[in-house]
Amino acid sequence: MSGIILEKLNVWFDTPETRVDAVKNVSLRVEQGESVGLVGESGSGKSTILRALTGLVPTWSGAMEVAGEKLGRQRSRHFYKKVQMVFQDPYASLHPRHSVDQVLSETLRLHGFNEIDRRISNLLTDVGLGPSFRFRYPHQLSGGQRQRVAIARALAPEPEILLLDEPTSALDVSVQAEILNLLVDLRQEHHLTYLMVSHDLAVVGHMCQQIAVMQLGEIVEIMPVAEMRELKPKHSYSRHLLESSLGYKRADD
Ligand SMILES: Nc1ncnc2c1ncn2[C@@H]1O[C@H](COP(=O)(O)OP(=O)(O)OP(=O)(O)O)[C@@H](O)[C@H]1O
Repeated sequence: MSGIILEKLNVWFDTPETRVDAVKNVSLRVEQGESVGLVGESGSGKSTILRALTGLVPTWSGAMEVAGEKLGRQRSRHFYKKVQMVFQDPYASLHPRHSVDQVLSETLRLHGFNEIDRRISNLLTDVGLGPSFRFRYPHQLSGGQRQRVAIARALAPEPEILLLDEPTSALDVSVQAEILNLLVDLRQEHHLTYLMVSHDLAVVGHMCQQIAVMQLGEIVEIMPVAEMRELKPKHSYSRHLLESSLGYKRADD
């Protein structure tokens, strides 16, 4: 299995005052080629799971396996090629003084690729920008275009897995759907596996096959998106999330 397996994952933060148990006993499988959405209210532990996967949190227990590799304290070079992350805010994730060319060529060189020109041109085409954007700087791009560059950078190492942390929530509503559609197309074309954090059930419904609902650090329900669409969540908190997103309460509840 070369997707993602989490077994009884606990993540905690020791602060001077107290210990915060951010993720509690979470088990989750994302099969290769599948797209799973993690939803839940602010502070429920969604981003902490992505950060634990990428090795950004030292204090965890349980087991994590990604792209066929059991994860320890350190992440291997292989891991950073196979697993890439797309962040919420393309303004913060691109260096303001690095052109699109620099961003992509540095990533490609770091991962040992040659034929840099051809690869940059293909990456820009893949994300719907085209070669004319190659020598632009972030301030010469719209928010949606910047996020396309960030996605091109994530695709550059030819990863198997993308970890997506609210990839459209910083964008204008008008461009959110374009970026979501791009991510849907790229998953098919590049046979990618997605684990995506989102506040927005509509976004997860569009992008994902499975949805994992988090509350206070725990996964309280994992269901196929089709069940969510048919308003069939079993856990009361999942129903609450769904009802708030739909803006109504079912008469038979
Ligand atoms: N570095 C840290 N030190 C201490 N506590 C932390 C740290 N990072 C996160 N937390 C706490 O861990 C819990 C989970 O946070 P996390 O960011 O994973 O939630 P989230 O579900 O992604 O929220 P949001 O949707 O607002 O991003 C929160 O209580 C948060 O305050």
